Amino acid sequence: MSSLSRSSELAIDAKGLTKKFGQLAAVSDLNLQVPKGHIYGFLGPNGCGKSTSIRMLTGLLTPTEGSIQVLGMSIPKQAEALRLRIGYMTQKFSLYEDLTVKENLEFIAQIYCLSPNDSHSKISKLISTYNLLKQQHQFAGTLSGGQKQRLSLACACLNDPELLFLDEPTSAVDPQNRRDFWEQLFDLSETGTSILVTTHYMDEAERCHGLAIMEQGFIRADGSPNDLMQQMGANVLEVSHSNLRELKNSLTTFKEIKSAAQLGSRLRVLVDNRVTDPATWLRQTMPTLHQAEIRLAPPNLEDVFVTVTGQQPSSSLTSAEV
Ligand SMILES: Nc1ncnc2c1ncn2[C@@H]1O[C@H](COP(=O)(O)OP(=O)(O)OP(=O)(O)O)[C@@H](O)[C@H]1O
Repeated sequence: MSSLSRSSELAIDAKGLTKKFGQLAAVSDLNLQVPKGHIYGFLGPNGCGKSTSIRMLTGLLTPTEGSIQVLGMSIPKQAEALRLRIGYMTQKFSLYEDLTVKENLEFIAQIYCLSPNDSHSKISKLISTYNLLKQQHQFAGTLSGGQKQRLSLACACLNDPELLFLDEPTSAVDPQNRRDFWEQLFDLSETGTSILVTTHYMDEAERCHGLAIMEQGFIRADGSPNDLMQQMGANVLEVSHSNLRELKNSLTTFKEIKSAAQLGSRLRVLVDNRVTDPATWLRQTMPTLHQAEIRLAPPNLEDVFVTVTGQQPSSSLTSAEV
């Protein structure tokens, strides 16, 4: 495929993006290709550079180095024109708290210079799609977290964006709202909208078509969730034992063990995949495990995170119920 036709299939094509704030490199040499119609996730802990990356891609921040093409436009040079074709949902939801739900939408419609007819029909449709009919005359400042989130998404969709940037859209809402929100994202993706979403949650990342695991400004790994799990270079064992804390401490001294983390009454152990039969190897290496129950388990994204960053996820980076 020629590079021209390939680039026209990409919603985002960024190369070598770096952003420095004084001595701090918030983002370092980020390369990102997001195909049109995909939901792409940035997964990483607080401060790893997710929002800074989004702000560069939307043209709000000028990169220190690197080049950006978004929807075929050169950013930040063509940022003004890009704004009409994207939606951006910021972490703090950016609503006008003293305006009602409907007034918030009407105000954004005016910014996009929609005609009164167009504005009226789009707002009615969005209020219904995002289940805000009962709250349409309520001040945005009095809405619940989930209602604010739905209104923010509705606002971001008013101009029928080809590409949506969503910065931690689910951090303030409960599991049911998170689940419903992801259903809405899949509906948008189905109609061809490309989506870049940042998240702290492993299980949300697992729903993306593609994702990048970020740490300290770097992409440590990227690909589809399945590919990342298949290629992580470790096999996963779950071990049941009476003294898991002691076992964990002993196991992590072996170079073949990439990590050991307690999960209730089991220990989840990542063994370098150069070890051909990890369960037998473990029994032979640790005689106390001779009789223990050891089973091979399928990998998950948390395991990928551990193997690429060498760290257990922090409490802000968890598998929450979606
Ligand atoms: N305008 C700025 N001036 C100085 N430092 C900044 C600025 N914006 C971001 N940073 C720093 O850059 C780093 C990356 O911040 P960023 O907001 O991109 O992280 P993040 O991954 O989005 O974090 P969070 O999940 O907490 O939102 C942080 O150390 C932050 O303090």
